[in-house]
Amino acid sequence: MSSITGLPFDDIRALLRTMPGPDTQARHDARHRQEELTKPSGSLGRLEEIAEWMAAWQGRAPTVDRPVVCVFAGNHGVAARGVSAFPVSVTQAMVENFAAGGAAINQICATYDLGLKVFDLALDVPTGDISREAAFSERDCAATMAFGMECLAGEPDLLCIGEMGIGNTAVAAAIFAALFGGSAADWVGAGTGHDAAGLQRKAAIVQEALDLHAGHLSDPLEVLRRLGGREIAAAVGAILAARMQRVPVIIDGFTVTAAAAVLHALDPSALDHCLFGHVSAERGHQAALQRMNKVPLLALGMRLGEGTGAALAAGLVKAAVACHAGMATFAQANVANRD
Ligand SMILES: O=C(O)c1ccc[n+]([C@@H]2O[C@H](COP(=O)([O-])O)[C@@H](O)[C@H]2O)c1
Ligand SMILES: Cc1cc2nc[nH]c2cc1C
Repeated sequence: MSSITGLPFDDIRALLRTMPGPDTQARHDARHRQEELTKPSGSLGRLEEIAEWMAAWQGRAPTVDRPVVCVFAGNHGVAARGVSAFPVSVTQAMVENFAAGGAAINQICATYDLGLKVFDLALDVPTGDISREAAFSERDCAATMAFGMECLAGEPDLLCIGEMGIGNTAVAAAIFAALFGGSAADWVGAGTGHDAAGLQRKAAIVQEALDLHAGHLSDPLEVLRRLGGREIAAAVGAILAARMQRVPVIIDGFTVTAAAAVLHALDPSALDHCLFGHVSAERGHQAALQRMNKVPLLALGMRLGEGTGAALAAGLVKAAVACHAGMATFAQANVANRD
């Protein structure tokens, strides 16, 4: 993992060319077992698909023994322009709240017995203001991606990715506009909470960023470098590292989806090991998911971030795997199957 630390984008591209695929035999075995369990065929709906997807990526009968939520926290130069309803100090304060156990993500992790790791990404060194300059250099961006890969260190068997960063919905909106087309106004939403005037200001600033970097946005990694942020780059690295180790991933809301979209633009199959935990209430999230043909597990009107939507979906994944592993077969339970 450390061998690519700080190396430039070509090394990331090389990694993408060597991504492993799913284990089709393990998926076949899981599907076969599914048919023998004491339930009408298909009656567990999407839970059956999830168990088979877990088997395909884990390459065995699926288990969830070491699920982890990784929260990447970063600060953004563009936040100084007032793109968020909250002050930049909230990012650091929430990181301390995570450590103290006082945030929503702490409670959801406790509920579903998920590990929690918080990565503080140089909060006192915000990335460049994207409306005036690139967010960071190629070296810094690639090093941050490599740092994000460290979230695989404890060998999780299910990885949820979340983020914390005041201003990052503006940055994510800029990334979506660059990757999927359209103007800033098409992708900008209320974030932590804006009134109509605040929303208009935010869209104008994101549009300034898109205009400034226009002509340099055909390469998705350059989109990340110019318009991204540290938590987004780290999330890209984490998704990619999980793929190399065949660890299934659950993506959280609007901002982590922007990280996923960078990989999708490089190679649509790069997200085959990912589930999208929920559709956030942030305007534009549903459209971004649709552009990638992704169907989220939950729709709860949440727009918090922190990995909360992914962590709730991890509870469902755990239930899907528990049913798959623990249910009796028709033969074992002496229940008559249909003809
Ligand atoms: O995940 C989402 O869909 C989501 C939607 C709106 C806000 N957030 C969280 O709120 C912060 C970004 O909002 P803002 O208004 O500061 O850009 C950041 O810490 C995110 O975790 C997250
Ligand atoms: C309080 C607060 C908590 C958060 N958690 C994720 N983003 C957040 C933004 C704010 C403002």
